[in-house]
This record gives sequence, structure tokens and C-alpha cells, in this order.
Amino acid sequence: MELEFFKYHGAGNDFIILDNRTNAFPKKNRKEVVSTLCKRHFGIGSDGLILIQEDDDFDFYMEFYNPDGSQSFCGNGSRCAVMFAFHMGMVGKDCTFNSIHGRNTARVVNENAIELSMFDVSNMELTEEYHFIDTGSPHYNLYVENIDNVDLLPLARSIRYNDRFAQVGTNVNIIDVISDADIRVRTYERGVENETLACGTGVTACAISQLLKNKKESGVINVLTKGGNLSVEVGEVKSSQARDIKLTGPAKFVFKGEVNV
Ligand SMILES: N[C@@H](CCC[C@H](N)C(=O)O)C(=O)O
Repeated sequence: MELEFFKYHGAGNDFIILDNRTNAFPKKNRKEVVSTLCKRHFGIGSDGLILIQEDDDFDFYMEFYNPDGSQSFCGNGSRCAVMFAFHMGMVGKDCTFNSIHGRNTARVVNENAIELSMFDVSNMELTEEYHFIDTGSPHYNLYVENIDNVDLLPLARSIRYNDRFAQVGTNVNIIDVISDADIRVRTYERGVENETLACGTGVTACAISQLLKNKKESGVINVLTKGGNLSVEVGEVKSSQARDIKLTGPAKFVFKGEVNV
């Protein structure tokens, strides 16, 4: 069966998006089908696949799959899904959508950028050595110096596959401070099991870490990733919780095509 697909990226975090309101995407062997489509050399190639589904209470449902076929919430993927829905005429400049993690709102800032409301965060694990923060997907944050010189894959895999995380996995971010309000971040993503050029839930977790590190109660953090710049506004943050969080950054259409599934 031939299905139309769309390719988008958010700061180099790239996604295959399908309008699945007709439920045409195969249910049988879904994990394998997703994995094949996401493969860089044998498929379309992407950091994830998104099905846009009908939702009774919201503008749409965003169903996100990692390239290994596992499901999670995705910040950059959500921003791309909103831009896609806007391009398709499904939503206006403001929209609501539902996902595996719950309800979100988003706003089309301009033809290149989406502002996404992120989930309130609680149960943060904050130690001298690391922060573990769930922003819709789990993130293990470490501060480093000279971020370009860090050999991220062995470091991240030693955490992602340790006894604690081997089964459910975790994403791993390294943070290098430029100034109080500006940081650089590199992310290893579970489900991709590799470094990606940016991660929306990841930079959100890192912005929370940065505000907590500087004992700030709110603020805006600019995050430089390998794939582009993102901005995270946090309305309120303390060691027990972070609230009123917005992630803003690019969401771009790349190409569309048809694929045999
Ligand atoms: N790239 C995403 C995160 C995708 C999910 C992640 N790989 C996981 O399984 O936790 C983002 O932009 O947030």
C-alpha cells in the first residue's frame, strides 16, 4: 500500500509525519514498519515517526514513535506536528493536541517557529553529580567543559545501559555553560540509541537544570544545539517542581513523498 508522508525537522531533529486520520497506517507489525521507515540507509530516514490521529477532545492526537518502534513524548516532534497541522489547514495559529503524556497547547509564532507549552515537572532527582528530570520523556543531565571534545556515545551508553536504566532507558544530555542564560547542549536519545542534533524535551530539562544551578525562580534560557537554537521559558522553578514552561524554536517542512508499507 502506498502512503503519503511528509518530512519535517525541528533544529535538525527530523521526523516522518503521516496524516493517519483515516487509520491507513498498518497496525500489524507496526514496530517493524516504523523501524524500517526510520532507517537512514534503507528507509526514508529520521529520528522518529509521527502519526497524526483524530482526537475527540483536541485538535488532533500526536502519536510518536522512536526509530526502534517504542513510543514516547517528543518536544521537537510535537512542534513539527503542529506546523504540519497548520500547513494542512487542520488548525489555526493556536491549537491543542493530545499525546501519550497528556494535553498540550501550541502557537504558530511565524512561518518558521512554533511555541509549545510543556508539561509541568515534578519528582526531579537533583544531585551534585547529575539531574534526572522527566519533561515528558526522561533526561539525565550532566555538566561538562569543552562540550565538543566529549566522547558522548560511550559516556551516554554507560548510563543508558546501566542497571538502573537498561530496561526502560533514558536520554542523556551534556551541558556546557556559555553564560547564566546561554548554554550548549548535546543529547543522546534512547530509542534512536545515538546522538541527535537536538532534543526538545532534552533542552527543556537542561534549561531547568541551569535555572536551578543558578538558584533562579524563573527565566529564559537560550540553548544552542548542533542543529539550531531553541529557547526555553520557565515561569516558576524550585527543587520540587517547574511550571509554566514554553519551548520555542524552528519547525520546518523538508519534503514529501509516497512510500510503500
Ligand atoms: N527528540 C525528542 C524526544 C524523543 C523521545 C525520546 N527519544 C525518548 O524515547 O525518551 C524531543 O524532541 O523531545
